[in-house]
Amino acid sequence: MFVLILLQYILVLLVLVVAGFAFIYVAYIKYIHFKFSHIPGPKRESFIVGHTFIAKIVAERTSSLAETFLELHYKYGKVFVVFYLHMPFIAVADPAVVKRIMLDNKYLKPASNYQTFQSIFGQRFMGKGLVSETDHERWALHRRVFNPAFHRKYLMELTGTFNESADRLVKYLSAKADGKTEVKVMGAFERVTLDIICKVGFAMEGDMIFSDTPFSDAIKTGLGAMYTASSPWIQMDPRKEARDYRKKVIKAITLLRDTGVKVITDRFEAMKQEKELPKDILSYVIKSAVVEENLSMEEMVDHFLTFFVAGQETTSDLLSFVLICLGKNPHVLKKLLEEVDTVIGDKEVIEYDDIIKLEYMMLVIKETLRLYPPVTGGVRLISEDVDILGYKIPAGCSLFMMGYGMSRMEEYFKDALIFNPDRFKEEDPQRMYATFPFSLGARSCIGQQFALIEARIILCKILQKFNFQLVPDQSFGIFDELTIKPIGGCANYISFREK
Ligand code: HEM
Repeated sequence: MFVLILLQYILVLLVLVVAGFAFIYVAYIKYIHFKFSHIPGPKRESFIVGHTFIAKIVAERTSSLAETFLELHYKYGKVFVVFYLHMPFIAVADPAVVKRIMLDNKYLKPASNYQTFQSIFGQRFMGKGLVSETDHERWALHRRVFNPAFHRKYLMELTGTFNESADRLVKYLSAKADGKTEVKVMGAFERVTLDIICKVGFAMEGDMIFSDTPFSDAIKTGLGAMYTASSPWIQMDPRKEARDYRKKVIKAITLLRDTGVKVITDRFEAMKQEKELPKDILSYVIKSAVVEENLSMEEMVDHFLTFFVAGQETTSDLLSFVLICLGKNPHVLKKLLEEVDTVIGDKEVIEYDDIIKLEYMMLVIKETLRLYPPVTGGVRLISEDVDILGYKIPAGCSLFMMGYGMSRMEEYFKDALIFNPDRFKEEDPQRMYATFPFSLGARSCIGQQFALIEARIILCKILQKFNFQLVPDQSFGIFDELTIKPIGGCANYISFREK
């Protein structure tokens, strides 16, 4: 009898505790909603989930948040708020605000936005690599170590390796160049950009273009999971399918990190034995990173993975969108081909001195990055209450700078939706705060020169050899998977050029 009464008491107590927590949670959400009620924005579809369209876009991958945010801007203005669960995101489309926030180091990257970069399902992924480190001091120390290895001067010496991978891409596409096979070129670009990071970054053996390796499969799984795992539901879903998926991701990340440990340990050994080191980025940094700055193996592996994640799909997305823009604008393609034929001709090894002469190609790349920046904006944590275009933004929330959106606004770019590389002929310092594909300020892309050398060598090689004709009935819309991608995969019919 006594036990029964005790159990009843415990049950009542439990119900009260749960109800108490529920009450506090609901009161907290109400308070958050109230706190941001002065900022315009669409009506929330759900009290708990917030704006459900965000979760839907993440889950379905048939549309893009960047595009949706642009539509919201037209309805709600230059500052608006959306909620993912109880978390508010303030979107801003104003170059002056971008300049003020992105150039000020007191506004850090918000840790909450980089959680799935650091670890996925409890498994360390990119950890505290350059992209995901949110502590400014620690980040600055690591960035100092890597800066010289990504400098143009050093990369210029590695163009031979870029050429070799690009040559194998040409061989890979040649097998499909019958003029009638539909080729999703985005997949081929993903292969070559992975191959290039393997070789230029870490002199890793093995081919990533012709074969799917456990490493390349694991990279794909890891990249996909960074986006998927941001959903709390995917993290907790008890069903077998979800549990199996989590196991698969953890296994893939373990393989990637183990590979990193092996590559770095082998190089360290080679250095100790005073063997000749391969010419790559790892050789350049390993001495200062491990010996002078005392970076641990764990931190080095964080950086190893970071370069794959940050450098692979961004560059393959850029190349896919270049081909799409060229396919849709034959007059631009014609002018670019004339330049490639004149400057490069049949040259087989393309040097840095060659690519800097390709002025029109650089304009084409800049204009593509304006319309299709693979990373669609920058996000910063607001450390104190600030006034943004007349709205008081409370400390502690994330401000999202709409790079994709502003790049497409008539207010900042005349005939904004027209692909016109010539608009970049004239320098305009103000424009850089409305279109900033490599981000801005201290946390801007360390791999910008790497990507631009890589993209130009690949473009030269494929334009020397092939005609590309876009498959007409594919979707040219975009979807998000951390970076934006063409839904149709940049499908082309490829044939050999007759000169
Ligand atoms: C077209 C190609 C590329 C684009 C558009 C691009 C864009 C960006 C952007 C927007 C950021 C800032 C990310 C953030 O705010 O979290 C970034 C950072 C970074 N990118 Fe790139 N990227 C490209 C290629 C590369 C390549 C090829 C590499 C390396 C091989 C690379 C390595 C990095 C790293 C390490 C960071 C973090 C920098 C730091 O905070 O110190 N990126 N990139």
